[in-house]
Amino acid sequence: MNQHVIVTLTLNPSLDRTIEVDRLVHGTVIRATSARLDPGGKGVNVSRALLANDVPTVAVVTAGGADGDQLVHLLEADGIPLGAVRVAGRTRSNITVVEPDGVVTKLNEPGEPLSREELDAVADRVLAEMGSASWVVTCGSVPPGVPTGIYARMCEFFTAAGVRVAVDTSGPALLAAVEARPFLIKPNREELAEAVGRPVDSVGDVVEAAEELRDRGAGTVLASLGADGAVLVEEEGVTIGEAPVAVPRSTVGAGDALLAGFLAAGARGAPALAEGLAWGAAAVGLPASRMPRPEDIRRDIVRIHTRPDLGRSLIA
Ligand SMILES: Nc1ncnc2c1ncn2[C@@H]1O[C@H](COP(=O)(O)OP(=O)(O)O)[C@@H](O)[C@H]1O
Ligand SMILES: O=P(O)(O)OC[C@H]1O[C@](O)(COP(=O)(O)O)[C@@H](O)[C@@H]1O
Repeated sequence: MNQHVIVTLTLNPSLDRTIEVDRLVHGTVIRATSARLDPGGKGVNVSRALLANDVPTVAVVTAGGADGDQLVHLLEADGIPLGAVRVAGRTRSNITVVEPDGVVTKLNEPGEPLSREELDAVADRVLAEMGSASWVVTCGSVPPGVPTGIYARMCEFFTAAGVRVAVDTSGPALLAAVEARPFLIKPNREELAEAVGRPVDSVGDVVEAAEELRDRGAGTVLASLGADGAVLVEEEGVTIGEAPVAVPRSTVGAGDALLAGFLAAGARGAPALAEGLAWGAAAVGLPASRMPRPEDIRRDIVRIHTRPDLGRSLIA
């Protein structure tokens, strides 16, 4: 049995429309300098990054309406192995406006509700992949009306099936998922602060918050910190790293690329952190939510610290 497929689940995928402008001015008509349409959603991006680097993956997504048809068409055109579950609600569009300095303004639609039957169909589709799954990676926001414990339930079910579960979400869904003892969570700085209910302003704050979530059930915590890199907190200890990017092009999808690289390198220790940082930095140097290919990834820019300076402040 091939135990290497990383199955991603995106309950709330998106058509990611990215528009580049010289300057975003509130209340004006602006002529874009470029525009792109990419298949999106956090689990979709993880699968896109894995496939671009020849790591076996299957993307399980919901797809509804004409926009859902377009999402499926884009994913099939990219050759993404797909588990598309047809749903009644329309697949959403998320709009990203990017300015020349890399500043991103993002407008994410909430998405449409999913019925109990549709959620069961999604779980069945993931289950159909269990024979070859090494990971189930549940990512992104929970659609309106879906119980915030949905990722927790899936985590319990798939962990019991002998598969490692990674969760990248926010708010109440993240807190509920932590209680279900996921193998790995990937909060960003804001999600980490929200989860523990206090500011996270230094490396020490990140480690303390991550350890709190580990005490509450999370296994490994991969905390992403934007330009500050990422902190890995696991049973074996704490590792921090960064990969500077001189001119960020677009940060959309950077967290998904970090997670994909970390998983691709075995999801443990400094080597996996370094790989994730290299993929994350490569994604930031690409337009829109383009995921890095091997030729985009530079490992020489990665710096790893196994004795992190806990007092170091994070970039504001
Ligand atoms: N401005 C940047 N410069 C260099 N690397 C970056 C930058 N922004 C993001 N990254 C990389 O992408 C990863 C994910 O970014 P982050 O914004 O923390 O995640 P998310 O997209 O989930 O919010 C970071 O850990 C880092 O490796
Ligand atoms: O920038 P990140 O966190 O890596 O994720 C980018 C992806 O997340 C999205 O912003 C969706 O996020 P949500 O599911 O949290 O709304 C997509 O538009 C985009 O493809």
